[in-house]
Amino acid sequence: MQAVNSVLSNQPINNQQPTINIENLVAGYEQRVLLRNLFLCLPTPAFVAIIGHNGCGKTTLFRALTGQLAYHGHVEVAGQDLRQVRRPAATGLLAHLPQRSSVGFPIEVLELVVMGRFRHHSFLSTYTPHDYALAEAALQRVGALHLARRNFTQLSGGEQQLVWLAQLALQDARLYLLDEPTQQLDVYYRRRVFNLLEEWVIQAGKTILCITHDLDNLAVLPGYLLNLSRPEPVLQPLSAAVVQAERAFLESEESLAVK
Ligand SMILES: Nc1ncnc2c1ncn2[C@@H]1O[C@H](COP(=O)(O)OP(=O)(O)OP(=O)(O)O)[C@@H](O)[C@H]1O
Repeated sequence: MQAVNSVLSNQPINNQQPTINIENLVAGYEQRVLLRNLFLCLPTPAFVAIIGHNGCGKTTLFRALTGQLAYHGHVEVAGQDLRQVRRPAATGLLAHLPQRSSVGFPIEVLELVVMGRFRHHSFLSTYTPHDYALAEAALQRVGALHLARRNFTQLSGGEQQLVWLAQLALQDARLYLLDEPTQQLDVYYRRRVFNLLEEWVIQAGKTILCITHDLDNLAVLPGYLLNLSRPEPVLQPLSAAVVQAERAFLESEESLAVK
């Protein structure tokens, strides 16, 4: 079974410099190519929901963009060739929320969140009261300020997810790669997180690529949808009709036959 994805939206959505420009990306594992001839050009700001069946290559795309997986083709973030940037997160080009991340030692939530300010500090300098105030504000915005003094390792999966999002907000990156940011959240926090992402785009001018299976929350968001299970996926403006059509496609036997 070979997965082939071809994203053909290769023009900027408007005239601004693209935050991310992907040209002819090919990536996969050994004999299995999952992303083929992928073109994607996004301005600042933009929100793109990336959907598709389990195993269609969504996380693989993020692995390529974060330097964890070799790829063919060309990727620029904010005009810089991603291959030439040694540590894109350290320079503020991109911030990545993986599907799973754990911390192997006890740490207070506020201490973990304030680390999102790492770019503003040298290795040995300590965080300032201003940094901690920003960390508290970030926790407040995700609805998790009540967790500030808790041991992160003892939180539930959903609580940990909110804490990571607060830390990510402090990173203030150009491009956010979020891999299923709401997967462990209840209905209230799912809605709240999508509202927050909308704020990041509209108020803070960020560009977000967000992998999600949470189709119910997408219809009301301004942005775009990319279905990587389509034989030739293209960016489509988010709307109730588009979400309904893509859901119907993913629920069909036909969509499984494509891969
Ligand atoms: N290191 C690897 N070597 C070989 N195959 C791999 C490797 N990592 C992932 N895969 C396979 O590549 C396919 C795509 O994986 P990927 O994690 O990109 O899927 P996904 O679209 O993000 O799925 P999900 O919605 O389940 O998270 C899967 O079939 C997976 O088993």
